[in-house]
Amino acid sequence: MTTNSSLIKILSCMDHVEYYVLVVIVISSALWYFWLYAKSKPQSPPLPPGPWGLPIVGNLPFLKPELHTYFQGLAKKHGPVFKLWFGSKLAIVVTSSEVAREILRTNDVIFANHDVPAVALASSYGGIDIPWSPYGPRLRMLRKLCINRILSNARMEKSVDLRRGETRRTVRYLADLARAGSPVNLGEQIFLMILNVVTQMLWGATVQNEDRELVGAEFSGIVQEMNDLLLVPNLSDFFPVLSRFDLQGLAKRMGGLAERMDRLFDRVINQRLGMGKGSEGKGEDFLEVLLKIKDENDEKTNLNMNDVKALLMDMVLGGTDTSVHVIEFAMAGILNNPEIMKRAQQELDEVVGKDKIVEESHIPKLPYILAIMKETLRLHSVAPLLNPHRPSQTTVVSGFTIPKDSKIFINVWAIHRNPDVWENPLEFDPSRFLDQSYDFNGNDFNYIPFGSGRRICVGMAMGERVVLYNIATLLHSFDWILPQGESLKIEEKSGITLKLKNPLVTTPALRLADPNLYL
Ligand code: HEM
Repeated sequence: MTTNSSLIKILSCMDHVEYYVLVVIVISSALWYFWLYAKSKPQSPPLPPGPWGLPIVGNLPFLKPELHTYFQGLAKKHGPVFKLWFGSKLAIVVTSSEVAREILRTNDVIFANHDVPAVALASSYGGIDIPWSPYGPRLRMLRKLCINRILSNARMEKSVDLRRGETRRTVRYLADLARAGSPVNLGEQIFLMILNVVTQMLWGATVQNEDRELVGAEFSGIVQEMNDLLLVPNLSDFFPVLSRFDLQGLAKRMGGLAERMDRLFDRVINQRLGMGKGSEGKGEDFLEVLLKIKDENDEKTNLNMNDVKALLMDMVLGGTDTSVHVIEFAMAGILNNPEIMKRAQQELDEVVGKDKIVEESHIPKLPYILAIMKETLRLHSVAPLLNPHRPSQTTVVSGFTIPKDSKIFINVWAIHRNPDVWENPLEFDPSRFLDQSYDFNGNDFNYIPFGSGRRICVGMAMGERVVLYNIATLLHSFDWILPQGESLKIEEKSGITLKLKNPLVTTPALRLADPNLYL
């Protein structure tokens, strides 16, 4: 007799009551077994807490444009790690230096990818540049190349003349305004100056005179449009399954701009290739260095022409807005505090003198100007949420589960204003950095304006040099005066980087007696 037929026989002998009892026992045993199994399995920690959202769109309808201040408010209610749903995308916001350390140091490799916006792929030759490349050997090679060979201090020394020329051009223009007693929109002048400094370094020894103005104007127009597009909220980012449809046409528009930029790069590169060896003596621009590296055919570096163009794009997008806004915030802070202007000018007069102009070689001897830059980056972190990171695997941080591929915002802006760490955190007081040994290297997580770890800014050395040299020059050559009876209200506005909300209008006055120092 088979087992089946015996079972049927037993069942058929039972009356209905016995049958139901048996069914209940079997189901209860199964449930009991599953409960024991689930209990024996290690429980994964919960997701971080966070505000309630709506079905499908999550917290999107409640977001405010100034994300860093909005997040700071939410952190007061939900703690130093909380979650939000941007459509189907999970965002995790971190507002404490301890948790930032867990992410950027303890779990650095896991969090070393960036969360790539859909339009960024269209503007970066498919994401082959530094900010959007995934972490791995290729990214390490590109970063090493930039830090050691393109943006290193040694390389910076070779392009001092290219930078000085642009800064002096701005000084001449401001001196004319000073003689006429005319106010100036300082932010606009700083933007033009830094854009010219950066493009000079990119291809200043290649593109000359009138062509330089034309290339510069076209270039800055395209960069501006690209930055604007990056700011448009994009359904493709909130619902990645929809990204292939590009419902708002943003990736297509970005693709069009990238093509225009590509043609501009081709034009400049062809000029460089046509110059041959006779071009020596005009300083060494980045383009020249990159083309040399490409032609080395070293299998470790192995760059093609698109890599060269993507790196040029990184320099201008990473290097312009950041430096401009630091200088502008610094000048605004100084204008509001005449004591700070006086102390900085005293340092400059002692180190440089009133009969010479500031040179980059003076920078290491100007600790107070460095303190002004550090304090500006503390109070107005121009990248207030860093570039959002993305974990490559699910990880537990601070007792919470942080799922793979979530979007991680580190609220550096709020960390830099933590009253438990910074005395009078809302006050602009550079002297706090004379007594404390904070640097930009990302080792103290209470102060990380350039980020930390494997994705720390590659342009730190250049940013520091450009910002310090230009603040020093503006303060050494001129006194800065606000219109009679006016004081500045320093408010911030989010964009690709954090910037000053209202134009910084001020009148320069000549400080140096020798007119030759304004040539
Ligand atoms: C004062 C000026 C600057 C500040 C405050 C600044 C700040 C930052 C920050 C916060 C990041 C993101 C770090 C992260 O993702 O965790 C970053 C990344 C980056 N910066 Fe800067 N930066 C400055 C100047 C520059 C300059 C001058 C360049 C180039 C010429 C540059 C190129 C880059 C690049 C390529 C990245 C991407 C690095 C990567 O993803 O691996 N930056 N910067």
